[in-house]
Amino acid sequence: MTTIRIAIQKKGRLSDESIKLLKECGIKFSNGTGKLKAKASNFPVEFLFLRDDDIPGYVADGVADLGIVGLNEAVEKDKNTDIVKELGFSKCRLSLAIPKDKDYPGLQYFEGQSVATSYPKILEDYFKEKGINADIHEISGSVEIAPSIGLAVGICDIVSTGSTLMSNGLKEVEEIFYSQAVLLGHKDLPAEKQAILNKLLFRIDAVQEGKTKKYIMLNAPNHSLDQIIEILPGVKSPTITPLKSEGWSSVQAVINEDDFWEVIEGLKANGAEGILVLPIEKMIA
Ligand SMILES: Nc1ncnc2c1ncn2[C@@H]1O[C@H](COP(=O)(O)OP(=O)(O)OP(=O)(O)O)[C@@H](O)[C@H]1O
Ligand SMILES: O=P(O)(O)OC[C@H]1O[C@H](OP(=O)(O)OP(=O)(O)O)[C@H](O)[C@@H]1O
Ligand SMILES: [Mg+2]
Repeated sequence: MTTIRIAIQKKGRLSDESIKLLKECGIKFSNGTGKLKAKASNFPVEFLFLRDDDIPGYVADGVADLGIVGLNEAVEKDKNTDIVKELGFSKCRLSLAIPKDKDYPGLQYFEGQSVATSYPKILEDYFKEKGINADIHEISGSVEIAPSIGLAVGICDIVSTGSTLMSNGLKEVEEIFYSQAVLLGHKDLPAEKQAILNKLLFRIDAVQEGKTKKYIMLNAPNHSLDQIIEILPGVKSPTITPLKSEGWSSVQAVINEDDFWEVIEGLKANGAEGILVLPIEKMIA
């Protein structure tokens, strides 16, 4: 039977969320044993647990059919792979940062200067596009230390909350690249593997869709049902059932997480009571 191989990060910022997503897709596998390979018991997939740096290359070579990495790593490694899907977690950016007591006149700050980074390709492309000639110094980790030891006048590294920069006396001056975890795919997968990938994508879509929605139940006075239905578009339209108490109905609908507070305020303003909001585990349109 055909199986696909998916490479995920063994240990690091992507590991927990990658495993969680695959488990939410109903795939059962063991990951806590220190093993570098695992077969799923209920889906035709084998997992490889690797350093994230190696994943784009393995997917390009076909050692793995799919891989989960940060877009930053995929673009930096510049291997011949497809970005099959954005996964919405491990969101971060690559930024240029300099010592916080230095004036920043703009990108010319870096002209002819040395900049330390673990992402030389992304930074080189950025500087090229902006017409800056800088000396890019590649280091593989603890990049934030470079200015304080005289290695570089600035750095380009991953930023999320900014607390690592701050605790190293640096300030962010340019955001140059936005990243999140992506599902990488080998180019031209054979049809049987593509069919398994399609099945996986269907499940990922259902999990992702569920996360952007909430299920809402409430009691509404019949005289304001029209206004309440207007506020609750639902998947097709809200479900309405009469309550035993005269003049009241129970209303159930799906709402977008983004509109959540506006919807609740509108419902309350129209006399809704007993509002219950539930998470949706999966949603199939
Ligand atoms: N602070 C952060 N917030 C959000 N996402 C992050 C953060 N730091 C890193 N990431 C994302 O997670 C990816 C993996 O980060 P991690 O620090 O685990 O990598 P690593 O040290 O290179 O791991 P490995 O040992 O596998 O090589 C990064 O390439 C980036 O896409
Ligand atoms: O803006 P922040 O929220 O501080 O996040 C940014 C930091 O997060 C990552 O390191 P991580 O914490 O994964 O440690 P690492 O040195 O092992 O990569 C990244 O390399 C930055 O140093
Ligand atoms: Mg790495």
